[in-house]
Amino acid sequence: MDFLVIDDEKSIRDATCMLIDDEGHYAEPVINSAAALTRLKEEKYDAILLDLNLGPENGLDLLDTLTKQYSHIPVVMFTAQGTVKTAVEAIRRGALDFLEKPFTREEFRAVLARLTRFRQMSQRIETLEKEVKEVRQQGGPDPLFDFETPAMKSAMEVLMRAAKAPASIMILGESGTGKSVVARAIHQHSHLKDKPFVTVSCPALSKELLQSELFGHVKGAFTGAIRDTWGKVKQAEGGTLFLDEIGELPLEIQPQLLRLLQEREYERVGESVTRKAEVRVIAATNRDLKECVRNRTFREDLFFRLNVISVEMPPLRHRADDVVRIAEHYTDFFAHQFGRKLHSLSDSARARIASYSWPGNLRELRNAIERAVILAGSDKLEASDLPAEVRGDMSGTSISHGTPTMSAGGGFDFSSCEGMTLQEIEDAYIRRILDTAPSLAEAANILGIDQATLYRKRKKMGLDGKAPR
Ligand SMILES: Nc1ncnc2c1ncn2[C@@H]1O[C@H](COP(=O)(O)OP(=O)(O)OP(=O)(O)O)[C@@H](O)[C@H]1O
Repeated sequence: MDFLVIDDEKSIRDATCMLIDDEGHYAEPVINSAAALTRLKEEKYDAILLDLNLGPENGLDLLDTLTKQYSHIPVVMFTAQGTVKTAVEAIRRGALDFLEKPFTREEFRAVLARLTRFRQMSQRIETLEKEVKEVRQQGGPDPLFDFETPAMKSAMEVLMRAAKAPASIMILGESGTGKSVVARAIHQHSHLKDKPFVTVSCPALSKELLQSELFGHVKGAFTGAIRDTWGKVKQAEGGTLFLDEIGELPLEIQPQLLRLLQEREYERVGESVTRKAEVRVIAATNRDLKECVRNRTFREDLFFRLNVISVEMPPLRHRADDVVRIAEHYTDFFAHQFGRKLHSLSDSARARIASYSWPGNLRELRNAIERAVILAGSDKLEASDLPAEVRGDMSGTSISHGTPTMSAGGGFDFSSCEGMTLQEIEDAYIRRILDTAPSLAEAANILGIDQATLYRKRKKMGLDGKAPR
């Protein structure tokens, strides 16, 4: 935890900071209200220790400000002997606890234990709030995990067993095979389920921004760094850090990640203070990481560190035993969402779904079924409701109005764009490229935009409705 210690007496400030340091936490001392409020604007603290008697100032006045402006940070008051009445007043006004000076290490530890419980509760609330928000935003079908395909069954078994251990996990697989969904499932099956689950999308940002996104930075560390910030490592403290598309992690950042994994230590950009962070790392990639190691774009030591448990998510074309069942699951979900009375898939739709190769995997299947449910003309989803490529009709001429597709030669079929706005055409084109490109980098390349722009567009379109990528 990071503490702010507010006391006008140097000896108390120093002794308390040393004690906090000894207990494995970080403490920063300040001498008065003004300094405290300045630091609180710049930094993120987990707890505040505040002296009741701040020289000419009254600690209770500052407490009132803190409980109003920083109600999420617990405050513990230092009180002198014989001021129990005032200490009770402080608790009434919102302090979490008080410590009577001089205090022993044991007394301090008891307060620390209370602060830790408080923090765990706050983190749990934060996690639940995030989950509720995500579920509301996604509004997507619940994931299915009871698969029939043997390769998928054994992948899930390994992952659920590994979820209980603290080791790093590597999830491999093509784009859209469900790596991010499974990473969250691992977290939810682990002992960390009540702790934060934080995603970092490695290709979404430039090297500098990614470094800052991971570790945070201090004011002035680079142009535009106008205030101190904390990174996702701090946000994930005690929980799971999910590094999506780890194969895109720039070489310069790799030693810092290795250090975090090995020593549990990191520094913010532009700062020399070493900080501790306990995070469980799950990484995912659709790249061949061994090949990246051979090409020297990925460090071998980091690869071994991340690859303690590694699982490959099979592509949908190798999941013949599951594809129709997942399609039915999506059909039920979207029928319910769009208020359609659709009961099932016709035999011909099943046959098409089972035989198509699904290069965009589950993401493509989901989009195809969503579209088919909207278009369906009867109480069954027919093969004719499916996109042309799934039906095996690649001419592009029979595509219904408003759904542009790729022509047989792989080009974009503009004949079906009539009546659509420019924005709708752009969205449809991006959707199509994302469904078929093997990676985000490749999709950005085809679209002629950088990955960060594609990332923003994709997010704005709510395309896959998952945790921030
Ligand atoms: N177990 C599942 N059950 C049902 N649908 C799933 C499942 N896993 C993934 N999906 C669907 O597939 C979509 C893609 O999943 P996800 O984003 O996890 O894939 P990914 O492998 O991480 O893709 P990328 O490599 O492009 O990031 C999800 O939005 C979800 O709709």
